[in-house]
Amino acid sequence: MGKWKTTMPVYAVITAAGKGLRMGGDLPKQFLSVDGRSILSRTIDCFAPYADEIVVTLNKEALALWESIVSEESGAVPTHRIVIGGETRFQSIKNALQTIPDEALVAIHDGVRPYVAPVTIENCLLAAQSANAAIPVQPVVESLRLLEPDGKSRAVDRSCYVSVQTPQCFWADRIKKAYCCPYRSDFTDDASVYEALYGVGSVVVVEGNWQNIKITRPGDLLFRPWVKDR
Ligand SMILES: Nc1ccn([C@@H]2O[C@H](COP(=O)(O)OP(=O)(O)OP(=O)(O)O)[C@@H](O)[C@H]2O)c(=O)n1
Ligand SMILES: C[C@](O)(CO)[C@H](O)COP(=O)(O)O
Repeated sequence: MGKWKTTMPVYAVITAAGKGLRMGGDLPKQFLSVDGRSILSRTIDCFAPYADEIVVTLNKEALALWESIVSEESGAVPTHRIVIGGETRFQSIKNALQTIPDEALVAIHDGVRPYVAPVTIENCLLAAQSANAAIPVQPVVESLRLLEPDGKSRAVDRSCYVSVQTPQCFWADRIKKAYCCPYRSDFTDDASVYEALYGVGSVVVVEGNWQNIKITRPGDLLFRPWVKDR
């Protein structure tokens, strides 16, 4: 894989201002170590070859902790700028986008997805460059059921659905405009915010990589993408 470059500046927003409630424990999951390196540092590193600037959102309360991790990892964490996040992922991203110029491509990525593949980042940026908005997806690997309001459930055709990952990539001016709308609880990602303004069909999907899990629960910490499939 070569170093990918576009003529427009590329900004990576790595959002890491969450509390990690489903993970539990004393430290928010983005600061936990996997094989000697913090999850957040691993994630930031994935974007260093692509981004002209990396913006990381953090909670105010986590600033000192992150500073100490960066110093412990002595030079391993690529240069980045910190923006204080908000109460929701939506607010954290909004805060970061406000610091980014309009004339740029932006890749918005969860700080807890350290196993994103270079090809996923490249394909999303390329697709966003030509189609305005692109997100990585994977096929659903389990059966799916719809929960009906009357308490019954019914099987649905899983081939009609995909599972959504990050980085979600956009032209900065367009996603910034989308983020001017008021928060809604069904905004579960950046694509849903974008689609609310620009309509269904405004976001293209590209193939993600199955290793690009969102570290969410304790068992996810055992995952090692560098162990080969048997
Ligand atoms: N107010 C928030 C909430 C979440 N995130 C970030 O959004 C990403 C995806 O969110 P999720 O996995 O839900 O993280 P948490 O909100 O930390 O987890 P939980 O819901 O279990 O508390 C994470 O990198 C998280 O740090 C954020 O930047 N600001
Ligand atoms: C943005 C995301 O990672 C795409 O799959 C996901 O929607 C985040 O969800 P969460 O509610 O923050 O766990």
